[in-house]
Parts: sequence; structure tokens; C-alpha cells
Amino acid sequence: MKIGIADTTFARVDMGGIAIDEIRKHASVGLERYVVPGIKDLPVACKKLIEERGCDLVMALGMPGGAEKDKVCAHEASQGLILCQLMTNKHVIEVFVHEDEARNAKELAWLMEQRTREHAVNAVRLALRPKDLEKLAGTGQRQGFEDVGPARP
Ligand SMILES: Cc1nc2c(=O)[nH]c(=O)nc-2n(C[C@H](O)[C@H](O)[C@H](O)CO)c1C
Repeated sequence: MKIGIADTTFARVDMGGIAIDEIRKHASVGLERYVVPGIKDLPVACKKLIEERGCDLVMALGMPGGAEKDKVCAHEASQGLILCQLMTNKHVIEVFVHEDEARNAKELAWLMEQRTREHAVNAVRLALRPKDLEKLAGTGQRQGFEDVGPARP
């Protein structure tokens, strides 16, 4: 089992390093890292991690900025990541933290780390322990900020 980590230099936190640290706590798997300048470069990095470096699942980590052009960029990158999944039949876990989700740099750093770590656990579950995800179905999980919990009638 090999997990790929694609991340960017545009991000203001080392999301790739955090993801690798978290995955190592939960599983003994091969890891491949591929760093690109920005989120629009992630789809091909993910595809190469799968097709050329033998990854079974990839995490795509990035930080869209707060400007309108960054949001467009994020939407385009997301579409590329979905296409990559359909072309390769492998999961790409998109971990995007929009810079304007946080009120300041301190909260941004916290959110980027938290979301990355929680999705790294999801990546391990998806790759190795899918039954663990089944147990969490419909429980209102969120990555980063607090879980919202299940809705009850
Ligand atoms: C406008 C813009 N915004 C972002 C962003 O919010 N986050 C990010 O990671 N990268 C951004 N980029 C860079 C592109 O994703 C890409 O790296 C360049 O267009 C080079 O292909 C661009 C060009």
C-alpha cells in the first residue's frame, strides 16, 4: 500500500509534512511526496503519483487564497482532481483550506494543521480500514472546525 502526498509552495503551512507525520502515526505504508507551485498543478501531480509512482490513494493538499481569482482557481483545481479520480479509478482526497476561512494567521495555521491531520486519518481509513468509515456514516464529521453531529427528528 502506497499513499501519495501532493502539496504546494503557495500554501502558508507545510501541509505535506503534516500529512506524512499523521499517516506515520496510524499505518505502516509507503509514502510518495510531490510538491508543486499551486493548486492548479495538483491534478497532474496526483495522476503521476498514481500512474508513475504506484500510489493507491493520494491526498491533494492546498490553500486557495482569499481573492475571487483564487476561488475560481480552486474550483478549476477541484474539477481537475475529480477528473483525475475518474481517469485513474483511485481516490484523491482533496484537502483545501481557504485562506479566508480563518480570522487571522494563527487560526489559519491551526485550521490547516487540524484539517490536514483529520483527512490524513480519513486517507488511512479509506485505504486500509474502510469499515471504520462505515461506522462513522451519517455522523456529521467535519475536518478542522468542530463536527456538527447527526441531525435528529
Ligand atoms: C490566482 C492563483 N491562486 C492560487 C491559489 O489561491 N492557491 C494556489 O495554490 N495557487 C494559486 N495560483 C497558482 C496556480 O495554482 C498554479 O500554480 C499556476 O497557475 C502555475 O501553473 C494562482 C495563479
